[in-house]
Amino acid sequence: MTPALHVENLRVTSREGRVLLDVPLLTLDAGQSLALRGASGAGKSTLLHVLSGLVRPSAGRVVWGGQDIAALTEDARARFRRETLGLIFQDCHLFEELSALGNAGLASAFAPARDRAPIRLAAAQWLAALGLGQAGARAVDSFSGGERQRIAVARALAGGPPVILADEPTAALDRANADALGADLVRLAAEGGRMLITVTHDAALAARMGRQITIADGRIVEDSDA
Ligand SMILES: Nc1ncnc2c1ncn2[C@@H]1O[C@H](COP(=O)(O)OP(=O)(O)OP(=O)(O)O)[C@@H](O)[C@H]1O
Repeated sequence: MTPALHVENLRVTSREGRVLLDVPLLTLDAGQSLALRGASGAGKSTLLHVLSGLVRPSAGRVVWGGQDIAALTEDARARFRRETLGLIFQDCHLFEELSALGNAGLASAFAPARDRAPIRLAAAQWLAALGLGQAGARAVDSFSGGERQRIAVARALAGGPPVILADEPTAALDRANADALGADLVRLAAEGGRMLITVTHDAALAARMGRQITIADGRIVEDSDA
């Protein structure tokens, strides 16, 4: 089941009292894809972090599939993240001492015993689908920037999450690699009926999403669905 997203009266305020995010309403259906656009410092990453439960809102609700994640305990929120979200960050956060396959299958380390083998198998399959099928055993520090992003995508998909949240997944890549990875990401999300939300400065990647939202000064100032 892919949970729908419902964000209501969301505010994030810095310790100094500055409003970083002010979103009265944002809803997204299961399986929809959304690009978050906007100038540097607009609040895009902050929104992604709040949606993932990594940052707690100062006010408002972030409801995934009927559950306000701010109301969960820290443990329950961590479980929600593990079971529901695939996270892809700009700098990948790969573990250098692990192989490509070790990184892609990382979710297996935190999963119940019965899910471990399926996750490792899925990790190998996603690596293959992303063109790295022969390279699973190689240490991750030997890969190029584009390949590392692909490993991060395989890792996000390996646990079979219904939702993928990505922060500038193509930022470090040249045009050709950015286009190829963007196309793969959107295709793989659509094939699995997954929701995909990505922060991006890349107009070509944004155009692949079903919906585009622009954020300025912490507020939604443009919405292609409005
Ligand atoms: N914990 C924090 N305390 C104070 N200010 C913060 C905090 N986190 C983020 N900010 C500020 O909030 C604003 C929005 O930051 P955010 O990282 O969300 O922007 P962004 O739109 O993702 O930018 P970029 O495209 O450069 O990544 C910035 O001015 C940033 O300095």
